[in-house]
Amino acid sequence: MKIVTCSAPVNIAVIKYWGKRDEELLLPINDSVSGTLSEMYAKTSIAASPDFAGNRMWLNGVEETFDSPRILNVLQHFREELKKSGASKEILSWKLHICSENNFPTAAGLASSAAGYACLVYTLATLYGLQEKIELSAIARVGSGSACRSIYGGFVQWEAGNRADGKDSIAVQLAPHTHWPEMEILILVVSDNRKKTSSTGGMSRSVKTSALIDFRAKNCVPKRVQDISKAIQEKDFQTFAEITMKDSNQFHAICLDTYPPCVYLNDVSHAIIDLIHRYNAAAGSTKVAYTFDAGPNACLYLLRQDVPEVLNLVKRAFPNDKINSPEYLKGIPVTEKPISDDLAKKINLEPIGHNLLKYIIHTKIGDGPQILPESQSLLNSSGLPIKM
Ligand SMILES: Nc1ncnc2c1ncn2[C@@H]1O[C@H](COP(=O)(O)OP(=O)(O)OP(=O)(O)O)[C@@H](O)[C@H]1O
Ligand SMILES: C[C@@](O)(CCOP(=O)(O)OP(=O)(O)O)CC(=O)O
Repeated sequence: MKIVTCSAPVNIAVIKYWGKRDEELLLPINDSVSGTLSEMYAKTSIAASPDFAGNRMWLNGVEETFDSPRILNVLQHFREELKKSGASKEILSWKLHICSENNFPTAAGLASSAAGYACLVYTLATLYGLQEKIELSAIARVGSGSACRSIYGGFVQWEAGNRADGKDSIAVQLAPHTHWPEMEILILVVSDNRKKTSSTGGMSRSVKTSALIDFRAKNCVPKRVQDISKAIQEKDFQTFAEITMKDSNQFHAICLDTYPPCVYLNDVSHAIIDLIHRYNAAAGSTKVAYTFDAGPNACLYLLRQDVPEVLNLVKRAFPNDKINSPEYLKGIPVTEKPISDDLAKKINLEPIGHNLLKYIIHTKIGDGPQILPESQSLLNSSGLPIKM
């Protein structure tokens, strides 16, 4: 029996992927760009053995059925690559035990599927020694589109491609995580419940019913991708932030243009958007960018030097009973800097409401997937989960 354990990070798009041209191969209608996050990741152990009776899978400590179409999709694409690499029939017949856990809430709009499928593919490739030999991002993509971007660290572009077989729909790294080390992220978790409309279902409905979605894909995204790539290369935060916010707003406009509409933002999300605009205006430059995926949680991109003040801003706007407890502010420790009275006045800073945020995660741009030592395995020497 062979066991391998790897981790793969979450990524948060600044130019959103929304809409497929092929639902089987998960081919998108537009390019997208994301930042890979540090500290938030999926960890997966895979054991392969000729002695296992069947394939089994555990996610966050609970056994799941192995026949989820997305998992089967990934395994089928992976096996095709394995066959092409000349693997023996015997190796191809080995059964798998897959055990995975996320160190953040699953299916809450925090891109768990992206980290999860990237980790599955990276761990499989490591187990079979195929890492350098195959296009990992194209296999991660058939698990969940956004997963292809989690194959790399730093800033990543998913090129939509135009081939029908999807061979050119892959992720490429725009810059490694060391390129812009000052870039940090605050995630304001408004809700970590399962969302009502999945990204898959929502984007399928948008493609069928939104009159705006095609306009965005053809006329807005190409220039935005070009401009934000340049802003990343030049570490031009103003441009990066403006494009990020505009693209998030446009994506949610398309969600509302979908029929019936997909409503992912709530009143708290809108209050966050308003607060960030008031802060940027009062500060005299764009210091913070917000972006929202298919859920109400805000992901704020900002530079390290501004984190202490923005944290104070968020805490004053959203007072919370748990505000000083370690489970309220998770991640990299940060010392707050009080907002001056003058700035508070300009922002018109008043508490928006009590206990509206569940917690805050502080992180930064991070590296791509990693191979972990045996001591970190989630499976024991019999190939069964250590924690049940
Ligand atoms: N570590 C993992 N390994 C394998 N599959 C995972 C893992 N984590 C999540 N998934 C799969 O992804 C599903 C959640 O995906 P979903 O798109 O609903 O939520 P999300 O990824 O948190 O949100 P979003 O994609 O909108 O950001 C889970 O139900 C599971 O099938
Ligand atoms: C709003 C998004 O987060 C949508 C992500 O959609 P998924 O990648 O979860 O969808 P499927 O390909 O159907 O699995 C934007 C983004 O990450 O680019």
